[in-house]
Amino acid sequence: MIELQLEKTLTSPRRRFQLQLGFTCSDQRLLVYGPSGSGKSLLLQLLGGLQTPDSGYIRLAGRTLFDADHKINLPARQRRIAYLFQDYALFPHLTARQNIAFGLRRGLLNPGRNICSQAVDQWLERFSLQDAQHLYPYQLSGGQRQRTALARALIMEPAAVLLDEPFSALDPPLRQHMREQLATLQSQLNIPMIMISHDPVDLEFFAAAVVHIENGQLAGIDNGIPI
Ligand SMILES: Nc1ncnc2c1ncn2[C@@H]1O[C@H](COP(=O)(O)OP(=O)(O)OP(=O)(O)O)[C@@H](O)[C@H]1O
Repeated sequence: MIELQLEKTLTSPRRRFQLQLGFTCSDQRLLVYGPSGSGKSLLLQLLGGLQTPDSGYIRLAGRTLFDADHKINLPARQRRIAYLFQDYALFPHLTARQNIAFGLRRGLLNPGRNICSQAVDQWLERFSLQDAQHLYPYQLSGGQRQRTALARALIMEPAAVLLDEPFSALDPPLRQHMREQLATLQSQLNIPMIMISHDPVDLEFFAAAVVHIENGQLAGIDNGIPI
């Protein structure tokens, strides 16, 4: 499912950070685990095409996203990778319905409040958001906000989903419910999901494979092979 070997150095006047990783893993559910500042978000940004590695290659779900030697670097939008941020990054001036429809957007205009779309209706139903569809993000509960963000990410039929601590803002009962929903969804969609988490329950519940990163280096891997 994923095979990569990468190097990326970040430098600022007071700090230099080097990420140097190589592993392969054939599971569809990969958890990236490690202390704060170890390079987990940077890894996701490199996978999503928001940052470019200095060297190496990334192959994900049968496609080469990046290969320095062969001068391949697919732009972020061609990677078709959905990214669910920690804070969900919903647009505050758009309703839940418009936020979800945004995932389908082709042109420059934002979707209208009453945009007609079968796909949007299906995702609203799937995530029980019909009653909340005309509310703005500040009027939504934490769970509704997360489901809206997830629907916006999935409506574009991504080739893979990256999740950065997706449950950290939720209270424990909702967290468990969303874990179950996400696991079911992953099985139904059958696309790779790569999740950052600090929570040992996620390790147990969600992950098939685990990559442990410390200080930019691979510190351990379960159900995968270091390269
Ligand atoms: N421009 C930069 N110059 C030097 N170092 C940087 C720069 N930007 C980020 N870093 C360092 O890169 C490292 C990796 O950051 P990253 O956000 O990937 O960590 P993380 O493991 O996701 O942390 P957290 O769990 O706290 O979100 C951090 O130690 C950070 O200090």
